[in-house]
Amino acid sequence: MGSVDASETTVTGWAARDATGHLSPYTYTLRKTGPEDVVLKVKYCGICHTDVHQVKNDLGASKYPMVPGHEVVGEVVEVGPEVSKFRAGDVVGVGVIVGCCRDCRPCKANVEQYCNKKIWSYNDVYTDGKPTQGGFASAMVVDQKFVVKIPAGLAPEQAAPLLCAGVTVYSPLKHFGLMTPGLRGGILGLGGVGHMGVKVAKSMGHHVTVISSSNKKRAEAMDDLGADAYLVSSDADQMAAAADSLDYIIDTVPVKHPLEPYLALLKMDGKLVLMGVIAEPLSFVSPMVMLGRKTITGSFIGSMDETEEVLQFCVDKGLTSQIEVVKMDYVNQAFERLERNDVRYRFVVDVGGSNIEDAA
Ligand SMILES: NC(=O)C1=CN([C@@H]2O[C@H](COP(=O)(O)OP(=O)(O)OC[C@H]3O[C@@H](n4cnc5c(N)ncnc54)[C@H](OP(=O)(O)O)[C@@H]3O)[C@@H](O)[C@H]2O)C=CC1
Ligand SMILES: O=C/C=C/c1ccc(O)c(O)c1
Ligand SMILES: [Zn+2]
Ligand SMILES: [Zn+2]
Repeated sequence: MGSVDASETTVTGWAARDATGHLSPYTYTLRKTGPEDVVLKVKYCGICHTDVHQVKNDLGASKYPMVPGHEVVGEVVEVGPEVSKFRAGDVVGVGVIVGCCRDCRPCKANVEQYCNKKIWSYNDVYTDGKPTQGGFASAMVVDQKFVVKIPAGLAPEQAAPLLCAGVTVYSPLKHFGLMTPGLRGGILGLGGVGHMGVKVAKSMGHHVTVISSSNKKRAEAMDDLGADAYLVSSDADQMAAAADSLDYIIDTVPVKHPLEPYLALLKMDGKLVLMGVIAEPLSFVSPMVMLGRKTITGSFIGSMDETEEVLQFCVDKGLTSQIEVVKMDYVNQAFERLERNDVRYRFVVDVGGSNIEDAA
C-alpha cells in the first residue's frame, strides 16, 4: 500500500481507461476503514471472462477508469472495530459483489447475489459515492460480509478462481438439486468456469461430457480433468449420437450461439443452465423445450455461504484449479489470450509479487 493520510490510503491498480480495454497503472484512494471493513493487501487475482466483457464495454455500462478483478485473494492488514470474523494476517477472498441491501427477499434468504441493490466489486458506486475498484490493485477495503476466509489446505493462487468460477458452477448444481451421484452432466465451453465445472461435477460423482468448439482440448479434458466423454459441437454425428443423454448442461460460452443443438442433448426434464454473459438475444423454437419438458435457466455466481462451501468442498475433495500464474505487467497479454481462447484454464495474476506500487 502507498501513503496514508488521516483518512484515506492511496493505492495503485491497473485500470482500463476506455473500451480498448488496455490496462495501465492508476492511482486512487481507498475509503477510510469503516467499523465493519476489512483492509486486504492483494496477493493474487484471477482473470475471468467477465473482466474482458467489462473492460471492453460489451454490456454497454462500463465506467472508466475501471480496475477489474473479482477473484481476489489477499492478506488482512487492518480491520474495523466491529469486525469479528477476521484479524490481521488472515488469508481471505473477495468475489463479485461487495454490498447488498440486507433487507430484500434475496438478502433475507442469504442469496445476496440476487439483491437488486447489490454492489459489484468494480464498475459500481459504493455507499459513500466512490467508484468501486477491483482486485488488480495493491489493496482493497471490503465490508466483512463479503469477505471469506481461505481455508488451510488451499494455496492462495489456487483459491482465486474458486471465488467466481468455482462458486458459479457449485451454486446451480446445489440449487437445482443436481448434486446426486450418477447424474450425467454436460459442460459446454471448457474455459475458466467450464474446467471448474468438470472438476466439481466429477467430485459429485457425475458422468461428465465436455462439449467444446474444437478437438484441441480433448486429451486434456479426458486425461487431466477426468471428463468421461468429449463432443465437438460442430460434429453433427457425435452430437446426434449423444441426443437425449444429459440431465443438465452448464453453458459457459461467452458469445452468441444457438441453443437448439444443446437442448437436443438433454433428457426429459433436463436443464440448460446459462452462464455466459451475452448481450444479444439467444433463440430456440418452443418444441425444443416442450417435447421433453426441458428447462432453460440461468444462474449468477453464488451466495457468500456457497462461496465458503465451495472452498471447503475443494479442500475436502482435493480439488485444485488449473492456472497459469503471471505478473501484473503481463496482464494485457493475458486478457488478449483469454479472449482468443488461449489459456488452460485460468490466468491468475501474482499481484503481490509484481511491485505494482513501483510502476505508478
Ligand atoms: N453467470 C455467472 O455468474 C458468471 C458468468 N460468467 C460468464 O461466463 C462466461 C465464461 O466465462 P469464463 O469461463 O471465464 O470464460 P473463458 O473464456 O475462460 O471460457 C469460455 C469458453 O467458451 C468456449 N468458447 C466458445 N466460443 C468462444 C468464443 N468465441 N470466444 C471465447 N470462448 C469461446 C471456449 O471453450 P471451448 O474451447 O471448449 O469451445 C472457452 O474456453 C463469460 O461470458 C463470463 O462473463 C463468468 C463467471 C460467472
Ligand atoms: O463473472 C462474474 C459475473 C458475472 C455476470 C453475470 C451477469 C451479468 O449481467 C454480469 O454483468 C456479470
Ligand atoms: Zn467472474
Ligand atoms: Zn437486498
